[in-house]
Amino acid sequence: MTVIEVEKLRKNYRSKPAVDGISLRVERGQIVGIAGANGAGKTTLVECLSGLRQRDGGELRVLGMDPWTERRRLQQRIGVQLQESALPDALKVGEAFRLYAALYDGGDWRTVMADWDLADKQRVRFGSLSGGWKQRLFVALALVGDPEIVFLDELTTGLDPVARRTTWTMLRKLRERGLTVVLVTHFMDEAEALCDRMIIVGNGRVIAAGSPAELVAETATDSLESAYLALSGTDLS
Ligand SMILES: Nc1ncnc2c1ncn2[C@@H]1O[C@H](COP(=O)(O)OP(=O)(O)OP(=O)(O)O)[C@@H](O)[C@H]1O
Repeated sequence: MTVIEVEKLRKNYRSKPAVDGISLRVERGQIVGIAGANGAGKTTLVECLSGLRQRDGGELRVLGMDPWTERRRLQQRIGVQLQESALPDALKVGEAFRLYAALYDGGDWRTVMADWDLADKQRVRFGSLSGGWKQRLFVALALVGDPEIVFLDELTTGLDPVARRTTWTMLRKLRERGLTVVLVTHFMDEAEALCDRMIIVGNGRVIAAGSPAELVAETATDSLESAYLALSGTDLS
């Protein structure tokens, strides 16, 4: 089942295109990675998909809905990872979960909190968490409403190696339950380990799309990182 359909999406900032005609499809239960250089348009794409930004052109359907005009209804069925500075420093971890649960109709926040090892930190204030724990909290909060699709922007930035692997394992389990994950990442080892499909963007357009193995084969390289560098035209010699 197709859960995300994008056809010639365009988004400009002051007449300069950030997304310049992107088309893609995402099937249910996949982890799809979006990679590309800084400023390539990844965050803007995800913001349009999750109803946070209005597009300037093209067609967009997420779970059959228009993410902008039907964003209230859509937001009950998707999760979006917050960016740093999105929560007040004085807010306690447990309060953040309750706040999020209140935004969704229901949502088993206690289970999510325990799954992500945050139960012991319920009384800790957001501002006192280390960068890695903040990141873990943001991922967990995105899952509170039991979403069908979750959008994660730089999932494991700042996590220690063990927390990174734990996060990967958790996401694989969620995929087994049918969750669809859209993951913006700069880490090709993460993409190779997790993603069913990769979409590589450059200057607001899709440069390449396919499974990590397909991209490696297409470029006759031996790793996704090398494939990415070849596809994005980087000459390191
Ligand atoms: N709010 C904004 N106002 C004006 N220009 C913006 C805005 N947000 C992004 N841009 C510009 O749009 C382009 C795409 O930015 P975007 O943040 O989507 O890229 P990105 O691929 O997510 O980059 P990064 O990897 O650095 O996070 C860039 O040229 C950026 O400078």
